[in-house]
Amino acid sequence: MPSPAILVEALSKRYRNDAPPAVSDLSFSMPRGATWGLLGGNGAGKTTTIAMLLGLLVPTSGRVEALGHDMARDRFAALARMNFSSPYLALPSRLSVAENLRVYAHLYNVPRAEKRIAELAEQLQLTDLLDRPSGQLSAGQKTRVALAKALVNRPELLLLDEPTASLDPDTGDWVRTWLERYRAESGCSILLASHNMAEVERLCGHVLMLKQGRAVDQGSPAALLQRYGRDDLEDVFLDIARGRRSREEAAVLA
Ligand SMILES: Nc1ncnc2c1ncn2[C@@H]1O[C@H](COP(=O)(O)OP(=O)(O)OP(=O)(O)O)[C@@H](O)[C@H]1O
Repeated sequence: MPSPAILVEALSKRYRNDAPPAVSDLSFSMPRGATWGLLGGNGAGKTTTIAMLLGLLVPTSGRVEALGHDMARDRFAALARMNFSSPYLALPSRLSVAENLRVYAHLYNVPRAEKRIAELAEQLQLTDLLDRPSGQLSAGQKTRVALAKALVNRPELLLLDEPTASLDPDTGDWVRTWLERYRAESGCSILLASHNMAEVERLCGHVLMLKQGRAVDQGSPAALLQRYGRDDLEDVFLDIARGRRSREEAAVLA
């Protein structure tokens, strides 16, 4: 059995001693080839979790393994095989799209970088934008560039923080369709944080619900719908966010 794509054990992060932890005692094991959704309201701890998975933030306690590498000891071996996109990552605005992608290709030591960039540009409809300064792109165009950056090293594990935030429905759908195809072709594992329930229902086989830094429920979208007696994942999200019980819990307490 290969090691999981992500293994998280009792992970916690406390930014300040006088505030509650941003992430608290989080444990999960995401298998290779899976797509999981990280859901939770604003401030639930999704970005903090992703930053710890990438080794950008040092956990207060607990441990993370990515693709079998312990992030505390063997971070660079893991990072070479993974990548991410985040709305918080702004590419240098005066560099052209091609220049930005070349910087990342160089950082990841991508062989035949120009060929890889041309290939991604074609797949993500960026060819006409390669010479444009990155700062002059629309939100939809920036998202496609961010995806090209995230895929430049052909990652086996992809972490996506709100990959379709601020996109119009048509562009959002295009990105989701593209991600589905990429996943099928590459077999890569994906963890995505999103506020878009339809997106999570469509892309994710398993959902981890975070609330105040803790995993409060998890399961496939279908299992969660059934557990909360709902037709729509958005209602499940609201039930959890507002502290309503699942049908099973309610039955036990009745
Ligand atoms: N650098 C920081 N210093 C102190 N507190 C922080 C820092 N970054 C995040 N926090 C706090 O940690 C908690 C979790 O924040 P985080 O950004 O991980 O949540 P999130 O689920 O990604 O939220 P959103 O959906 O709004 O992006 C919040 O209470 C936030 O205020």
